Amino acid sequence: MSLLIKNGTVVTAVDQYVGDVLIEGERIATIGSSLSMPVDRTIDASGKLVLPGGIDVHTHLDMPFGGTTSADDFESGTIAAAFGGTTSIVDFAIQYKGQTLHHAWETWMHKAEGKAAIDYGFHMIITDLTDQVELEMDALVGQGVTSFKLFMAYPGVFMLDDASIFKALLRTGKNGGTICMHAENGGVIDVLVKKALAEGKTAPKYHALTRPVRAEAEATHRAIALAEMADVPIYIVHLSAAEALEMVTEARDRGLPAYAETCPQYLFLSDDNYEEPGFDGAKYVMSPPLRPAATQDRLWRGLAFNDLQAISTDHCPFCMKEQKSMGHGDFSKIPNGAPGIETRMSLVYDGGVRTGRISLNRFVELTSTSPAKIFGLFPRKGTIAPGSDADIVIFDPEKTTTLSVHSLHMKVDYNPYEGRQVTGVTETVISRGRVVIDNGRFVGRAGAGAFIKRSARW
Ligand SMILES: NC(=O)NCCC(=O)O
Ligand SMILES: [Zn+2]
Ligand SMILES: [Zn+2]
Repeated sequence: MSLLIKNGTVVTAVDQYVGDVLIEGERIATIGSSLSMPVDRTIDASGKLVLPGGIDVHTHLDMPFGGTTSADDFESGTIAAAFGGTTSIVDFAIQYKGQTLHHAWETWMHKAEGKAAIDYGFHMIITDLTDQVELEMDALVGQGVTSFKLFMAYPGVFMLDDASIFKALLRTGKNGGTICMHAENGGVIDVLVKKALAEGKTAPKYHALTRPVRAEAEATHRAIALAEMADVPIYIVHLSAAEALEMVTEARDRGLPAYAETCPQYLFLSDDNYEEPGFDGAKYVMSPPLRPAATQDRLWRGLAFNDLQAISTDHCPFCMKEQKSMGHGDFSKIPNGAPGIETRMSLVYDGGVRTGRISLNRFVELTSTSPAKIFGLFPRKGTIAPGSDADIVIFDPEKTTTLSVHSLHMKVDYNPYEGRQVTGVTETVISRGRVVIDNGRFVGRAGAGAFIKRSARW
């Protein structure tokens, strides 16, 4: 199969030019101008942006959590991702206490196989770090699972103590893996949650009030300090608070390899959303929680000046009707997470590029190139270059759409951005040379996505 994309504005993290992109099989073959050769299909991209496919390095599909399972599986979730201009995801496999990492990996590979419509990889969540598990970390890195998520929150479920965190960090110094950290002080939060419930404070807004910014900032500082002592890089996931960003900035200013992502929900929503009537605040129960609106500018500045290196979604959808409702009368029982896999590219383009907060190149860098580099996918993915996978998004920068649960494809009964108008819409998506979204219509296949073996840091 050969495909020629003509006359589009090709944008990478460093370039912007009008050109033609020739795809042969699964790869980009040539980039030029006025290319004309016999091909199976030609797409006219005049007036459109031709972007590297989005890479979302933080998703939770088919994940058991909080007494239920996230509402999108690998089929519905990856199809929704493709609609939104994302062509690769890195999801999380969970090692439960007493289990091997290998068992967790096989379980999640099985969840994805035959279902994923775009390419996928896995980070491994470690909840039980034994000597044997440390050996398994090395083996997994060799098999392309080159990053590990650790939790400083959720005591009794996911949380690891500092000694285990430090050991895991040291191990990545030997095997070339990367530690991703959920940085919130779980012990403090647990005390605050119990206290609030004892005082009869049960509404969704208390989820946010019991997870103060300082609990995130302290854990972020501690995570970076542990990584510094282990002499390895660290990646802070879903950073939400300006106070946590200060910790990352301070570390980077000292030359430390501290990296962090934020997510659209922290750029476009705020703790005001918890005041929505009735139980609607539950839509925004996620960890870390939404922060005061003034935080948004600080995060955008962090993105513009490279104190934050990636925008991922932390897509973890739960339906209001059957799932979030488990926390009626007790906010601590509301499953944590929100949908976002489909809306990331349009939201960030509209709220970031069109407002002048970030450049078009920086948009590509934050949503594709930089996550690809940090997580061992570059240059196979994350750019438009000869030899790279033909993961390409044809994006209409002038088209406006209204985000709504009624038109989006995530399998969840609400949308946190309901009614928001965005300009900048994914039109056509190519995943390893195959058109999967054709002018807004899904034409791909569940199961066509492949597991991506990622590279270690060396
Ligand atoms: N973020 C969230 O609330 N849910 C997903 C799990 C996690 O990323 O900690
Ligand atoms: Zn987390
Ligand atoms: Zn997450």
